[in-house]
Order: sequence, then C-alpha cells, then structure tokens
Amino acid sequence: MERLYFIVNLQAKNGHCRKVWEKLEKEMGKQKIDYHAFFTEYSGHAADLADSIGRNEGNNPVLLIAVGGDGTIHEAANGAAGHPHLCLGFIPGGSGNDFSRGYAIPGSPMQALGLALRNHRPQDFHAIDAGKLSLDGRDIYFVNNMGAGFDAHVAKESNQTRMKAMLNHLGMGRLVYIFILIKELIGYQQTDLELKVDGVQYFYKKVWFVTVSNQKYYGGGMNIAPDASPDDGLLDITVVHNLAKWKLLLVFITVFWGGHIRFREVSSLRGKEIFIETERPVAVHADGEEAGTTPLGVKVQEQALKILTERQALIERAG
Ligand SMILES: Nc1ncnc2c1ncn2[C@@H]1O[C@H](COP(=O)(O)OP(=O)(O)OP(=O)(O)O)[C@@H](O)[C@H]1O
Repeated sequence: MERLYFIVNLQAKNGHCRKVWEKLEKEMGKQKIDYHAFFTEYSGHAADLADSIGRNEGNNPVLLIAVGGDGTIHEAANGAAGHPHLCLGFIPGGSGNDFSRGYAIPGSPMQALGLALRNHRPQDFHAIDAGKLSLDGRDIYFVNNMGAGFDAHVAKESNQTRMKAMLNHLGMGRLVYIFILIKELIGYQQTDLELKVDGVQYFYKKVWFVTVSNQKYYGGGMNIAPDASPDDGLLDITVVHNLAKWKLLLVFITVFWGGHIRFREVSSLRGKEIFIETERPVAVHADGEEAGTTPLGVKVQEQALKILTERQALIERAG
C-alpha cells in the first residue's frame, strides 16, 4: 500500500474548499485511515510541499492527493515532476476542476476520496504527458493546457476579480469567466502571431489567442481541444484568429461542445515542440495560473507524471 499524503488548498473556490476538506477528514476518521495532510499557506506552496514529500520519502511509493482547484493540482504536479515514485491524485475543491473532467477523476469530492482509498489495481495508475513551458528563463509544467493572448488575459482578470468570490459564494463560480470575457472583449487588441510546430512555421494575423492542450477541457468545462489525448506524446494547438468580436462570442458558445473547430478562423495543429512569438508581448497562463508573457517555447514531456484515475475503469465499462 502506498503512503497517503494530502496537499490541501483551503482557499480554493474562495474558501469553500475548507468545507470539502472537513467532510473528507470526517470520513477518513470514521474509516481510521492513516494519512498526512499539509495545508498551502501561499501561492506556489503546493509545489514546494510536493517536492519535499518526494525527497523525504526516498523511493517509497506515495499517493499524493491534491485537494483544491486546477491551480492546486498544477502546483502539485510541478513539485511532483522528477519524483517518479510519487503518484498524483486529485479531489476537486475548486471552481473550474478541469483536471477531473480531463483525466476521468470523479467530480464529487466524496467519490474522488473513494477512488483514493480503495485497494488499487495497477491499471488505476496511469502515466500521462505534461507540457513544459519555457518563458522568461523559467520552466513551468502544465497538465491541462496553456494559453497566450485573450484567454490568459481573461484568466488573469478572473482570478483577480472580487466577482469570483461573490459568484463562488452563490455556487456559480464558473460564470466568472463568461462575465469577464464579455467585459474584456470590448477593448482587447488582437496581435499577429508566429508559430513554429516541430520545425514548421505558421503565421496568423489578428490572433485572439492560442492554446496548447494536453487534455480536452479548459476554463471550467469548455471542450477547447476535442481530439486531445493526455497520453499520445503530442500536444494539441488551437489558434483563434481574424475573427470579428460578435463572431468570437458565437465561437465561444460552440467551444462548450467542441463545435468551434469547424470555423475557418479556428486552426488546429498538433506537435511535440512549439514556439510562440507575438507582435507585442501578451499574457500567458499555465493551467489557468498567470505565467508571464510571450515569447515562449513548449515541449511535450512524455509520460512525465503518474496519476490515479478511473480512466481504465471507464474504458472497461464502455467496452
Ligand atoms: N494559503 C493561500 N493563500 C492564498 N492563496 C493560496 C493559498 N494556497 C494556495 N493559494 C493559491 O490559490 C490559487 C487558486 O487555487 P485553485 O486554482 O486551486 O482554486 P480555484 O481558483 O478556486 O479553482 P480553479 O482553478 O479550478 O478555478 C492558486 O493560485 C494557489 O497558488
């Protein structure tokens, strides 16, 4: 049996995650589960905690569960990369929770705890790729996706707004992205973009944004990269360009079911190594967390992380 650790962001979903953790704690108390829990105290702390757990545990098998939102699993993955005996799990307690959607992890915290606590079969652990984003002299891993341009601008504004707290309080946290998107659409200036994918160059005019995805979901359930697979050794690129503002709203609606890829202003590419340069520096996010500005490089890291997932169970049930 693996040693069980939790990294908990009680601040996720504007503090709602505390309630999630209290329920988990109670259940584990009832079942007399042996575990260690650490609580994040600052932005970036989950990465430091995952890294020190990896170092302290030597070669012992460890199941490290991040409890929070996509930002928390993003940080935990950055700390866990390079510690192959760590397996990452996730219990959703944030507002977006795209990691659960994209990696077949239950969306209900109690069911996700059930997955963490049951007797695991080898096929419950799954090796996934990660993206390595290099910019401003730093390397950052992402597990879901990264984006540059309008989407990163919206992510940044959404994370900073007081509206997020209010909507989270009302149980409508996902709406914050939509409100901010409409608000920021009016003044945003598109930019020309140069993209290099596995050595091939592409140019796009008036680009709203470019995303690089390891799995399909993004921004709280939008199907931005319908064909992305987290274990194919490839990253899926989506460029939205040359689009009138009113049409961007139309395209945006279709992203929820992946219909946007049919528009001629949406280009889809796939590759292992990507360089992105823009006419002027634009905001960049990694898994929804602010990461800096363009230019940047991205490289797929094949099977960089091991995660606990229901993926195999879903495949078996479907088959
Ligand atoms: N003690 C803390 N105080 C302030 N911020 C923290 C603390 N611990 C973690 N954070 C930061 O909280 C931010 C948000 O966390 P997270 O993304 O997990 O939740 P969320 O934003 O509610 O969910 P989602 O990303 O799924 O919408 C992250 O940037 C993380 O670095």
